[in-house]
Amino acid sequence: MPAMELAGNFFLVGLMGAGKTTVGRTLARHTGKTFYDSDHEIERRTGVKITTIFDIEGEESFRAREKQIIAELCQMQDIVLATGGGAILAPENRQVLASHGTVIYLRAQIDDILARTKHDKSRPLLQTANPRAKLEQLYQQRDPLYMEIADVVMDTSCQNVNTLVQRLEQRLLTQQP
Ligand SMILES: Nc1ncnc2c1ncn2[C@@H]1O[C@H](COP(=O)(O)OP(=O)(O)O)[C@@H](O)[C@H]1O
Ligand SMILES: O=C(O)C1=C[C@@H](OP(=O)(O)O)[C@@H](O)[C@H](O)C1
Ligand SMILES: [Mg+2]
Repeated sequence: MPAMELAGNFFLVGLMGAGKTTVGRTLARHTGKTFYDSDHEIERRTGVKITTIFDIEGEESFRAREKQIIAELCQMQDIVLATGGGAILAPENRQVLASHGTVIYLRAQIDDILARTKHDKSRPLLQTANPRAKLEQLYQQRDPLYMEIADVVMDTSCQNVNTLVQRLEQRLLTQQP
């Protein structure tokens, strides 16, 4: 069965740098669904970058914006949504994601994440003296929350995004009702 026949919404969760935005965009293209990214949506609506929101308003205000956007996007049909890594912190977000689509947890190795985000300044939580320690702490805190709502857990150590998405589509086909 071609991937085009995959029904419903797909929501990607996982740590920063796991590949949610990249994999989500490719999955949407393959399945003919509309792609959204909650961070991009926040940036589009506010007209500023995520880093600026963290700098000026702080993380709490960012989380409030994120919650609003996720609640709205989850009402849509046939979308692929890449969430931000911390979206699952709010119980309301976990509930709305779990009940409106198939949740895909992209589970990445810390070493891979560090390599992928090394030169990137767009993630405020990683602008620290010790990003490895920060990622380890986030993993401890968040892995149980990702697992709580995941329908599919996907290892992302595969370095070829197209191959990764093909494997993911095979997994999703086996989940269809
Ligand atoms: N499977 C992969 N293998 C190698 N690089 C990847 C993979 N997935 C994503 N990347 C790269 O890692 C970086 C972070 O990916 P991104 O999609 O922004 O992650 P997220 O949205 O989860 O934070 C990007 O530069 C992207 O090209
Ligand atoms: O993990 C987090 O708390 C965050 C992840 C980021 O998204 P990505 O996971 O797409 O990098 C972005 O929402 C913000 O910087 C906070
Ligand atoms: Mg992203």
